[in-house]
Amino acid sequence: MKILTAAQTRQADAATLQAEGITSAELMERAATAFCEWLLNRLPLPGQRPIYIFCGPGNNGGDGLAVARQLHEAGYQPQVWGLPAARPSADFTLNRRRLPTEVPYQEVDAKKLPPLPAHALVIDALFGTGLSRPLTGAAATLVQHLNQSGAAIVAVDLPSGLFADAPQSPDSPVVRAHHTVSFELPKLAFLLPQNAEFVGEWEVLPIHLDSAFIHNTSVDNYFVDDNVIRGRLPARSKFSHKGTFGHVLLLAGSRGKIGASVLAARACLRGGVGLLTVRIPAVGYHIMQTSAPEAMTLADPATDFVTELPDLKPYAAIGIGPGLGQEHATCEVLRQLLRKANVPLVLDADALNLLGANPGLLPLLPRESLLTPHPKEFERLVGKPARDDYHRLEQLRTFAREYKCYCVLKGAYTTLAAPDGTLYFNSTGNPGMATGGSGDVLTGLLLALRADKRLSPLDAALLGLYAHGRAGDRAAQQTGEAGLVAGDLVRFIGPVLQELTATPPRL
Ligand SMILES: NC(=O)C1=CN([C@@H]2O[C@H](COP(=O)(O)OP(=O)(O)OC[C@H]3O[C@@H](n4cnc5c(N)ncnc54)[C@H](O)[C@@H]3O)[C@@H](O)[C@H]2O)[C@@H](O)CC1
Ligand SMILES: Nc1ncnc2c1ncn2[C@@H]1O[C@H](COP(=O)(O)OP(=O)(O)O)[C@@H](O)[C@H]1O
Ligand SMILES: [K+]
Repeated sequence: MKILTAAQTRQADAATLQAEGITSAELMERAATAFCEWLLNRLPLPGQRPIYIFCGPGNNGGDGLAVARQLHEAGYQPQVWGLPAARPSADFTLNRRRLPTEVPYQEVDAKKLPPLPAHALVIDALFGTGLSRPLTGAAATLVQHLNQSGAAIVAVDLPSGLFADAPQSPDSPVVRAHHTVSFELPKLAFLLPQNAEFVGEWEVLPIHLDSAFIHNTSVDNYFVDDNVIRGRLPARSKFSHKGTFGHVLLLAGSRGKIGASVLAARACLRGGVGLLTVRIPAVGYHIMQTSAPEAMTLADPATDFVTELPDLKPYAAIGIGPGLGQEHATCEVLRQLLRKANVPLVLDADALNLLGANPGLLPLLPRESLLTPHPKEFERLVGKPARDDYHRLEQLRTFAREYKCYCVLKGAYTTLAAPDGTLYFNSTGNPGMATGGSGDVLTGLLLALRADKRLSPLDAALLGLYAHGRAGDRAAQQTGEAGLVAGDLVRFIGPVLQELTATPPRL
């Protein structure tokens, strides 16, 4: 799914009006109908919960007025409050006229704001994508009042005060919505940790914006959902053999962190690799042979950490990092690997920390390497903290462009940057995955997929991230989020990959 900017959303509206020959009021009605349908599925019967709708002067306010009319038609008694404005939008004015006289409408007086009982439902239709500056004056006072009320807040399109795709200054007031119900495509603002307290749970409802316009509009950011991924993994041909899926090498583990290499190895095996060889320090030999007997174990001459790079000839892809440690000798192994490797590389954890500590190694990164830092590792990699989440995304884009690599920023909505700077936001996963070792599982899975020659580097990365999160979602259904441990993810990799595999066309 494409993520449009606020400006592109306006263009999509205009293109839809033109393509369908409808008025902007008709499109607004469509949005309001979709919103009401969503809301009516969740509301108690009329009369049980007071509904307050707060409308701004633009089309977001117009949506709010149309919602008020439709709720009234459905038997509810909403009360509507409008922000005083010199020049309301045409569709606001039209919907103001259409509001039945039985629906009370009052102008907001910042000195006498309506008391809001905590059991009320507040619909925030003050500002949407047309927000042009931080809220001040009556709008700011009203937003603070809404936030302090304790009432449940549902925002139309965007929580008022939040920009769709740019940071706002930390002290500018923004509605803290419990739900944000938006239209057609997700907004960048929904995907960033710094906005979570404003956006709450979010939902995107289809309003059938012009698909040709969306198709032809180029964007910097994509949201990766099931529709994007399903069928990307080709089915296995009947005559495939273990060579078809590649022999990979995993360099991982150090004393006390052999578990990381085991988790990555198991995930790699479940990710469908043909053959796996693991290079671990000698201390891990028995552990690995026992816990992942399907993997071949190549013990390092050193007991506690990896000190020698094995011959790279046999391997179709190489992963390095989980539990590796940051010893000097291990850093030299990484340096040699970067120099010699001519197959896809996956770098994680301590391999990234070593890159961060030795920035001279960065120019050695082979093209199309796949790096999987979490935000702290990413900060070490780029050497400076981000001002905010938007800035971090720009750092990610720049990094991927500069080193012609695929770089994954892990977290909720894990973000993949491609070498051309395009960002892909993953939609699966849950907070239960914030547990030691889930990243090691991701590395193993990505390594298996990078070795599969049938997949492009982009498809391998997108598929791996999506499947990893989905395995986490499936695991959490059984264990609960708190009870989830990284090993649980491994069990679901197989079933999830099966679900995402392309099915042959029916006769
Ligand atoms: N494709 C879509 O997503 C659709 C969007 N519609 C709605 O239209 C909205 C966008 O409407 P508009 O472009 O009219 O924009 P808004 O309604 O978000 O706000 C624009 C109005 O607010 C004023 N304003 C902006 N920032 C302000 C500030 N800080 N303080 C005070 N006033 C401020 C502007 O001068 C203008 O009057 C969307 O958010 C959505 O709710 C729907 O009606 C139709 C379809
Ligand atoms: N709140 C969350 N929602 C979705 N996924 C998450 C969340 N927290 C963590 N994850 C996922 O779990 C993994 C954690 O990786 P990482 O931080 O490297 O852990 P570790 O180093 O312990 O293996 C990442 O893939 C990340 O995207
Ligand atoms: K709003």
